[in-house]
Amino acid sequence: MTQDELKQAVGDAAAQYLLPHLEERTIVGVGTGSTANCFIDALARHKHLFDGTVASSEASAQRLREHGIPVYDLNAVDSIDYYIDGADEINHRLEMIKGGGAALTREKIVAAVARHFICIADQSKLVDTLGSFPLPVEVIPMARSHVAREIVKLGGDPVYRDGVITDNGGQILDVYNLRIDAAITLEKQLNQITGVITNGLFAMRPANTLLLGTDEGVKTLTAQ
Ligand SMILES: O=C(CO)[C@H](O)[C@H](O)COP(=O)(O)O
Repeated sequence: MTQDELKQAVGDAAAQYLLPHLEERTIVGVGTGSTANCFIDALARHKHLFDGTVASSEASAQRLREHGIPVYDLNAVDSIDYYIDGADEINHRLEMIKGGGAALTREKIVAAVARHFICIADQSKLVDTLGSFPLPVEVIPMARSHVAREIVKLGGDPVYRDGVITDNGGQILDVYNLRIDAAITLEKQLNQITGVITNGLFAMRPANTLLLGTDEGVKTLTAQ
């Protein structure tokens, strides 16, 4: 199967996974990226079964609205049972690197509210050790150079993602060559640098379930 077919398969599987849990008042958290888009398209077939969604980006909100699915402000919502989103890398503890699509901060916020985080990914995203994919760090624009210097002190090689402005008005540094053997410690260290909005390590809040698209079908994995 192609990578696109695997993404569609996990998008469809996530919608099927949610079906028994969708009720009149259910709010679904929806992530960002090409895999999340496949999920949005699959979820649209069941839009009459639930109340609406909270989206982790303007792009996903627009796609949801084009399907006629309501999108709520997170502040108007009491709770979210399920958050469905992709990842750039995920390990066997279901810790992730996210933010390839620059939506990491809102993704982390929606994930923090959600009771269950279901990651949807094709088999290329599952790794033994996080860090081949450069770690995105969202920064306040005026602090970009300061944050970059501090990241160099931590051993990383930050590269400015030129031209990208996030939905929050932030900028992105993609950090290469970081050793990510203590992911929670690194996630906290990066967030403590003044000027960092957040970073794309999801170790303090890993996924609860991984729906992994493989050539043998969609596998359901939990943290090991
Ligand atoms: O973190 C993200 C966006 O900020 C995405 O989940 C991640 O980049 C994966 O994207 P795709 O499904 O297109 O491979």
